[in-house]
Amino acid sequence: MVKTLILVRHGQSEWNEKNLFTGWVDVKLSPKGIEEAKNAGILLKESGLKPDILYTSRLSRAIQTANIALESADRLFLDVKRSWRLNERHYGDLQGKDKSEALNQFGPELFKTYRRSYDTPPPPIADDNQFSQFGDERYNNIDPNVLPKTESLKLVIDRLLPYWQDEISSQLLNNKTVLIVAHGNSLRGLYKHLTGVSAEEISEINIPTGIPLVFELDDDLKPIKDAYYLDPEAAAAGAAAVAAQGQKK
Ligand SMILES: O=C(O)[C@@H](CO)OP(=O)(O)O
Repeated sequence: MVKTLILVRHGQSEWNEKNLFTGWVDVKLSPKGIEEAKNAGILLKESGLKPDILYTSRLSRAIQTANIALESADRLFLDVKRSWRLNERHYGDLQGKDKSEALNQFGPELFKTYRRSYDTPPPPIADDNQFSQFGDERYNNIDPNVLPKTESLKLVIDRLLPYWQDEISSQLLNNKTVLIVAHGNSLRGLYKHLTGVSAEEISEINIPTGIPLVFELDDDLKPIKDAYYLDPEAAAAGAAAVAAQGQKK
């Protein structure tokens, strides 16, 4: 039996709108992001896909998106599980920095390396940086030694996979339709794991906000065909806009 996995990147956040590196900083959705989240739910409903269980990160923008989308899809009753392992990539010392200023400061090559290389993390964030998550109560029950202070995409995949394997996979193997509402880079990490694309290929893949991406998986949780967006045209435009971030102004 085909297993269905639906990935949704949260709607536009206040910091996406301001063109700031966000990572683990807990910003809210912008008004446009709220509309995108509603639209994600409408797309889901129109597609006839019926998620049985919801997973989100611990960050408000993903939780808000999931709540709004499930309301417009008329599926607020779902069971929900949340994990820091689905959080956005920790952006280290770049958190809170303007992407255009960073592009000017680092130059295009290092800027892209920090944003999209597979295994080069930005410099770590200091505990006393105003955008550090040091002491954030939402991570109180997690061993401080495993909480990141910066991450590459590879490190994101390393912390995401235990949750995928121990928790999410078993729902899919029980033929539950799974909805994950998370972040651009945590979803890129999962995409790389599921599709097996190379480190080079994943650096060119950007996930747009608020458009459901559907995987159909076999019994080994391998895709039986290419994943597809429920609104492909909007997804292509959204992905191009993400790729171009930093170049604006
Ligand atoms: O700032 C961030 O946390 C991410 C996602 O918004 O940005 P980028 O697309 O540059 O990895």
